Amino acid sequence: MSLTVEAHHQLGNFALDAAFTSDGGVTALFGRSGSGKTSLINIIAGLMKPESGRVLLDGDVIADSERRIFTPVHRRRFGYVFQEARLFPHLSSRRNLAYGRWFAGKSGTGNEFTRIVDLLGIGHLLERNPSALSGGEKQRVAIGRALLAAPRLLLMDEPLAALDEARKAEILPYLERLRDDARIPIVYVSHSVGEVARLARRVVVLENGRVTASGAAAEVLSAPAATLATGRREAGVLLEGEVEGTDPVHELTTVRVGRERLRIAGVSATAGVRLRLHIAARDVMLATSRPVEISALNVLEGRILTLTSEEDGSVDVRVTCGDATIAARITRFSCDALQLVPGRTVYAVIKSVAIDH
Ligand SMILES: Nc1ncnc2c1ncn2[C@@H]1O[C@H](COP(=O)(O)OP(=O)(O)OP(=O)(O)O)[C@@H](O)[C@H]1O
Repeated sequence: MSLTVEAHHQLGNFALDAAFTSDGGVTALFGRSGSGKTSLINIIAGLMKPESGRVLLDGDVIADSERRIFTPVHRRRFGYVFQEARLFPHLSSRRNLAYGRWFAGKSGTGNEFTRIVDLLGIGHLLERNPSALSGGEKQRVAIGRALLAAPRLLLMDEPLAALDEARKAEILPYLERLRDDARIPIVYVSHSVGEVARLARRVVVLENGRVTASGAAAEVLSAPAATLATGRREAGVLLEGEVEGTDPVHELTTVRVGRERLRIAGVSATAGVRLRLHIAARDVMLATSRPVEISALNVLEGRILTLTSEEDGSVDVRVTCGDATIAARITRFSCDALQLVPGRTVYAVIKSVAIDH
């Protein structure tokens, strides 16, 4: 699969001038409110015609302003899932799903229906109308409807934004299955680091209508420059690791990240499963000698790589621990008091419960 998107478009005072490519999996368009994510996804969908630009999918020219090619929305065969489910309120889930299948013509076979219903765990909801579904359930039906139209590409614009944390947690595993089992390329708009960290293979960061970073998720989200898009609160690093095992008594899972091991809470994953861990810089403490008798379970020895002073009196400290880099945000006061300088040995202290996975 290969997707190429180039778009230039003026919207009032806002100029969108963005380009990216994807080779499958989930590509996240990530950025703050107003950065142009929805505009870009609307251009891919064909809901908006850019002043100039191109959309190519697997060599097919879907749109090309120079060649005056513009495939209308309904002929693109792209699925679109919005923030709110937008189901037909007077139709049962089954009939909402059937609508998607009808769109696909003959390709929506009975087998496909069963497979997608199973994938999204919505078998027990089929006879209910949307008014009798929770937000998360509605969204699963909406995703099913989009999938049954046999899309070549799935466009998801903040599909979880309207849901509370519990519903998000309920639906994320289905999105992971969609990514891994259905193998449909997905362009996923979000401004949540947690979602992007969990789902995306590639991340495209948008700021003021322009792409400021793009590449492998771990690389882009861990770069200090991502802070602008993520906001200070969520800035940190994304690490990839493998589950080694779980201590069932304490419900703690050990994850190996390079040569280091981290213990994290609240994961139900079996040994060998690969996990992404997001560690926010604000959740990491630094010590100049190894702390003892401390409740935090992860103490990693490392060396300071860089120190960057931020405008708000804090310092972003990057520490190399084995082959992982951890970011810590501490006050300038602590930085001075501990006499932190590049090359110095420090201990990064990370609470198990603070690690997002
Ligand atoms: N029709 C329009 N006319 C003028 N400006 C517009 C129009 N549509 C969007 N904009 C502006 O374009 C910018 C990008 O909007 P867009 O909806 O693409 O951002 P976004 O990143 O999806 O934001 P959010 O996360 O809040 O949904 C915003 O500043 C918005 O005000």
